[in-house]
Amino acid sequence: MLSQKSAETVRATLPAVGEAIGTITELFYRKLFTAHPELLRNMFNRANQAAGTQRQALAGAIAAFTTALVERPGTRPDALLSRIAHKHASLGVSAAQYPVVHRHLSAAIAEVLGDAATEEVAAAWDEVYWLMANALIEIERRLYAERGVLVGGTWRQWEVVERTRETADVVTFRIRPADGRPAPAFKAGQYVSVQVELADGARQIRQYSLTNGPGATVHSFSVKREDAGEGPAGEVSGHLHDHVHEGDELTVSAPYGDVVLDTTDSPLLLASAGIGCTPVVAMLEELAARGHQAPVVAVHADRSPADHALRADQERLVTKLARGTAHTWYERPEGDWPAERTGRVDLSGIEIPDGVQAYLCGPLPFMRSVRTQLLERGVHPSAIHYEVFGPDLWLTRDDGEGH
Ligand SMILES: NC(=O)C1=CN([C@@H]2O[C@H](COP(=O)(O)OP(=O)(O)OC[C@H]3O[C@@H](n4cnc5c(N)ncnc54)[C@H](O)[C@@H]3O)[C@@H](O)[C@H]2O)C=CC1
Repeated sequence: MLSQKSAETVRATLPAVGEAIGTITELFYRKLFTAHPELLRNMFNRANQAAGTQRQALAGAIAAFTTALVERPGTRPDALLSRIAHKHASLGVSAAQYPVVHRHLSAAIAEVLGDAATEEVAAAWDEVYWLMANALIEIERRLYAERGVLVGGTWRQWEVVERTRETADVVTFRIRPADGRPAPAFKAGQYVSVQVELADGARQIRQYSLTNGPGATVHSFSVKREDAGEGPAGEVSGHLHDHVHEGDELTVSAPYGDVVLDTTDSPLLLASAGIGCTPVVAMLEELAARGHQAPVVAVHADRSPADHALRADQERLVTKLARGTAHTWYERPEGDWPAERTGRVDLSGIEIPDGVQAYLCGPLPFMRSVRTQLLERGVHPSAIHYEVFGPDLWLTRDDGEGH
């Protein structure tokens, strides 16, 4: 809980900090990586740093957390932090790293605010930082404990037992623990971090959703190659495609992620686009395995049938469900594909069951479009869950829509 005195100061300075938050986060990362270059090489996603998206995501998270704090000073907005804590846990973030971040973040705030950063203002924002940091430390400690992960024990070696080409751009890796111990349990929708050593010696980390069923002893994940386009080529996806084969070892974290199915038998809508199909395939596996009885509407959008990874798995699993239906849209279909399923997702002709819980995974504009359509159809915002691969830009100030 934020103290009365600090709440007033934070409320008074929030507009100024909010206005300058982009500059503050940019300066913060510059200071952090000057002092600790190893963090940029081996923990942070350097492509997201170069693109500025990590900075935007941090700014969005700080703004959302602080706004929630001053609007409801009596409660700590933990729900906002769960997604970040899961990502941190998959990266092996430790409690000892929070004072380091604090040092550089408060220096950045002081430098950007200049004379406005009085002792009182600095103390109030310190309080905000430690409320946020301690909440994250607490959730991360619980996540590590639940998985039996000791400090420094985030990474395990896994062996690639099979590599399958799904489409021209997507490859699936099936992996099992190299030490022969069991694969950790996970919930459908969760991801693992994969750490690889690149040609320049940097150890970069990316997250991939697991696609296998919950009880499997071998885990699977699918990787879409990201060629250079608007942004640079994906360093880790390219490395996995070019250099990792059957029999090789991979360094992989325990599974994390807070976008998971609840255990009730509610009606579901699972909407995916492109490589966003991966967590949905795991969810369909779980629903089929547990004999889910309520309706499940599986919606998928892709560029073309040839680009549609894991299509056979999606189709097979939907037919296993008691009341599963599948609806697919292609922007560039083949053969006599129906006109009403050509282009992007249009839910107007789809029956949405009462009491539906919706899970969205795909490019951000896709998720925004589906969310808007669901809200128009009367689905409550609290029943719409989404998974973001990469920095969560849904919370950024430019969003205009919020979560
Ligand atoms: N949940 C997440 O955060 C995910 C993020 N991504 C990100 O998106 C990028 C592209 O993923 P790809 O598989 O290459 O997807 P893609 O670019 O092939 O798009 C897949 C489909 O998404 C739909 N879509 C795209 N833009 C849309 C829009 N403005 N409105 C409505 N529908 C739209 C279209 O039907 C399209 O065929 C990836 O590089 C990844 O970074 C991808 C999957 C999941």
